[in-house]
Amino acid sequence: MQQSDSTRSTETAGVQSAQEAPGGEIINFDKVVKRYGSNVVLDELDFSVAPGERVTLIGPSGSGKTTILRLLMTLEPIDGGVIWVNGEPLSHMRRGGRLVKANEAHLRRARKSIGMVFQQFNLFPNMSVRKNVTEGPVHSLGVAKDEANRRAEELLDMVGLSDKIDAHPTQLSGGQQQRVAIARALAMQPQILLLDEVTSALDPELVAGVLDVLREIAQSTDITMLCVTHEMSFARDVSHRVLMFDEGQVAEEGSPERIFGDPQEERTKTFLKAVLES
Ligand SMILES: Nc1ncnc2c1ncn2[C@@H]1O[C@H](COP(=O)(O)OP(=O)(O)OP(=O)(O)O)[C@@H](O)[C@H]1O
Repeated sequence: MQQSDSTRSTETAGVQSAQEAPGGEIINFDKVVKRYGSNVVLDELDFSVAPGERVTLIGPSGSGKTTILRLLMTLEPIDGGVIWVNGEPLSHMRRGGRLVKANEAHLRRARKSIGMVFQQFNLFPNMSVRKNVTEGPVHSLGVAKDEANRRAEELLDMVGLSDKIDAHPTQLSGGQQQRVAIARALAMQPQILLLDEVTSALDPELVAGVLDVLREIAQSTDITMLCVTHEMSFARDVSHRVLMFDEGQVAEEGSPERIFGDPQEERTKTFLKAVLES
């Protein structure tokens, strides 16, 4: 494994001492532990994602899928191990009841490189669709207003909402709001897009439109995607790899064809059967 500059700075991150950064991976979970009280949600979890790879996380309710995305967004501290993003250690960590903060520069870079779309669209209700999409680039990335506007128009065209650019979120359906949320995440030009059950709050007739937009993004960009979904046909269409989680660890992983067509683990079979029957 190659030694990178970021390895030398792990000491200052306060998270982990002398440890090699993983090479060639955009995301790496290295023996990550996450607990809520006595509930061990992630149990020395190891997995990594290559640049441009699209990975779907499946598994029973409570197996820790959303927690993984929340940790990548640095919304929570971890209790052990290291999360690496682009070769830099990311996470805040609890150690002996003390919160050891990760290096601020690493966090800023990681936050810039990661976009997330949530189950609930979380749009700014008082801003127009256009403003929702331009706000982040203008204020966080320092993009000129004209350029941010041009890009917003392009992205809203891509998600099929050019005609709603001056509407407010309350005037949109849930599916339309979710498509704005996708455009907003992409406007920040992330390298990594995290998708957390983005269709589960939608009426069934609105699901296909959102999934079609995501299929298009998967086909037309090389963005790295980490996706939690119960939409198995979508997972089959867009993923390079499927990870089946159970009890805080990867129970099984493989290509969508293999996991859905020929699962090996009993718990994967049970989970897929339950999903198909629901
Ligand atoms: N803020 C929190 N405080 C306490 N426990 C939490 C918190 N967030 C999550 N948990 C617990 O962590 C475990 C994993 O939750 P998580 O939401 O990551 O699971 P999941 O696999 O995404 O489930 P689902 O498919 O139902 O969304 C669950 O037992 C949950 O109750």
